[in-house]
Amino acid sequence: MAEHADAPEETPPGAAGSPARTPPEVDRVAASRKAVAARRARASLKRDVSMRVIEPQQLFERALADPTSPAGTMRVPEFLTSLPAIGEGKRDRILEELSISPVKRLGGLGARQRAVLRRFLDARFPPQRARGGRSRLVVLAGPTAVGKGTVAGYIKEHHPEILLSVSATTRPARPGEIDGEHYYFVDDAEFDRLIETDQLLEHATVHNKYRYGTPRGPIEAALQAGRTVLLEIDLQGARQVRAAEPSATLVFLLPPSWDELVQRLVGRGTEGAEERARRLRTAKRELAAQHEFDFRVVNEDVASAAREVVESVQVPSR
Ligand SMILES: Nc1nc2c(ncn2[C@@H]2O[C@H](COP(=O)(O)OP(=O)(O)O)[C@@H](O)[C@H]2O)c(=O)[nH]1
Ligand SMILES: Nc1ncnc2c1ncn2[C@@H]1O[C@H](COP(=O)(O)OP(=O)(O)O)[C@@H](O)[C@H]1O
Repeated sequence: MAEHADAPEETPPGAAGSPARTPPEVDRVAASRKAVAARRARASLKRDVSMRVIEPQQLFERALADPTSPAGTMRVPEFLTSLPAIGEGKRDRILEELSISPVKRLGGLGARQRAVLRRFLDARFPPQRARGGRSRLVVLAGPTAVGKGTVAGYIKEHHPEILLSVSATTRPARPGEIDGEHYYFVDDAEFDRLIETDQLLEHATVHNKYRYGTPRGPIEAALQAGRTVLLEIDLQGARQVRAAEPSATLVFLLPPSWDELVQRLVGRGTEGAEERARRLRTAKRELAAQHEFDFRVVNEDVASAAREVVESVQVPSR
């Protein structure tokens, strides 16, 4: 093929004057690989938006910052159908309302179209606001394997002034886990007693299996002494804490991408395929609840995520 590249008879009709050259085979292979990679990157970004790992506005800003990026080369209709609760019918109505042609790519929108799309996104997906009057009781929640335990462990090591609450659980101890340090390992009867005597601030059955609960005493004592208290608990627990202590600061930990979350779950190697699939279904539901939280922290890098969690109590409400 390559030897014909310059042959004039290969010039397609209509390519007036431009000596259309068929690119050498290697270039075409490279180009098609690049196109496949770009499609994959766009698919992965769309997954992030539909799973709510990133906000639609974030994808849009990335597109504007770099029109040649996966976000920038995404067509507007593709973007719209990746948004939560927008199907093809709604997509077409929105395009018409915003007067944006379906062939447009996000990175190629004109100033007016950018402005109307941004207004549409802000109205439909209002940016999150931290509530005022929040206390030093910090709840850290987030989907399975996002790194809650890792970030909480980092905070425990680097911030001895912060109390990391130790939960009670009916789950058996894993090798290396110490009673009273990682959890208070109790049986069902003891867990019932803790509930009946009102010793738990919240409690829940997690992953349909074992019961977990937050002992109330140590938290109240630490808060009274002016310390920050960190609870690393699941979504049901976070909701109960908010109901019991509305001033609690709620932080939702996010993965950098959905693909990375799956990688972390697989990489941790503590669950089989069936359990992993079940946890990922739960993760999708949990991600959909992130607007109930005051802050979203992306766990890209453990130290930075830990810093953001620690600083959340100091952030004034907006
Ligand atoms: N509601 C509630 N959830 C908890 C509590 N302690 C731990 N959890 C959650 O229970 C889940 C399972 O924890 P664990 O048994 O350590 O397993 P792993 O985190 O999946 O390795 C995690 O999502 C924790 O956030 C608690 O006191 N209350
Ligand atoms: N920022 C990070 N970057 C890369 N891997 C991480 C990060 N944070 C945690 N991990 C890894 O991800 C896996 C899940 O973390 P873990 O703390 O057990 O999650 P969770 O407590 O939310 O279920 C672990 O293998 C952990 O080492």
